[in-house]
Amino acid sequence: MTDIETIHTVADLRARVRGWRAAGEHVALVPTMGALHAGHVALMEAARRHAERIVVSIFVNPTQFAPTEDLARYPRTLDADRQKAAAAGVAVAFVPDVTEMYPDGFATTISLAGPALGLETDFRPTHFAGVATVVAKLFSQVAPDVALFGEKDYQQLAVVTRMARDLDLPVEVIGVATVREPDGLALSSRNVYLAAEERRTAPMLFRALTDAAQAIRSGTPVAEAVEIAREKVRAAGFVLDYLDARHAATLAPVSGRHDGPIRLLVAARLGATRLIDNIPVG
Ligand SMILES: Nc1ncnc2c1ncn2[C@@H]1O[C@H](COP(=O)(O)OP(=O)(O)OP(=O)(O)O)[C@@H](O)[C@H]1O
Ligand SMILES: CC(C)(CO)[C@@H](O)C(=O)[O-]
Ligand code: BAL
Repeated sequence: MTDIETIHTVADLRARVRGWRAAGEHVALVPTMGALHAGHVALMEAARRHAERIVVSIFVNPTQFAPTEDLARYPRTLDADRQKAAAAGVAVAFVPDVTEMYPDGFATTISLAGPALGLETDFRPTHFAGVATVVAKLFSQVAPDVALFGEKDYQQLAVVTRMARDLDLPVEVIGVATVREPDGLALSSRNVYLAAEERRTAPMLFRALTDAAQAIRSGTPVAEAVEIAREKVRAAGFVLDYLDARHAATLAPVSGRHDGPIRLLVAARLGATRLIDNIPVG
């Protein structure tokens, strides 16, 4: 069995990274919540192109879940995760417990605007404050040269990129293209929640986005293409949170297709499972 060093404390992690630095090595961070799949492995493979040493963090971060969300049942598969990370050439799995990340008296949260406004925030109002705070902590704990995030969570990637720039964090944030199942469904740890019939419906989300992008490229007004896609998603049996067209870089609303690069983003629920996806129009 391939194995990997697993570190549980910030002090041990810093000591290990110090050793790498002393040897002149570069360090990449891949933050995850575990239940690793081929999407995560793509982040690790991209990381290998930037650094000799890769740290994968595996931490189901409670502060980004609302009390009504799936923190308790979020899939936890640490042994399999460690094997997948080892096979992908990762040096260290950083697996802190909740008290290591949030010691007694923890009282600091990052406040966000810009790309954090709207979309996910309309439905998960405290989510990105939790994400940004834990990611800022991970950046400080690992002090990586680069950190890799999936485009699957496109708004998260935009929020973290903005935060690193705004706070002058000395790390390059790199986005990695979404890895999909053959039928188009974006890989996600939460896909395991889907019942068989829901799994057959799930790729409709990607299809609705793809059709809308094609329509916009062919001259259909953005608002009309978006409305048709919303109807398709609802007709397939989803409860739609949002499906919208935004500026690809800032995530500000767009008024027309000549506004610059556009990203289509969707979040919708199938039974108890909430799925997100996004694609570029251009
Ligand atoms: N299909 C994918 N392709 C590329 N990157 C992905 C994919 N799925 C997740 N990632 C990225 O992996 C990192 C860790 O994500 P996370 O551990 O939350 O996995 P997830 O599959 O997105 O789970 P969830 O179902 O909770 O959204 C994030 O940067 C995320 O964008
Ligand atoms: C970036 C992250 C690991 C922070 O907890 C999480 O939001 C995720 O898995 O995308
Ligand atoms: N991949 C994003 C983590 C979350 O939904 O909480």
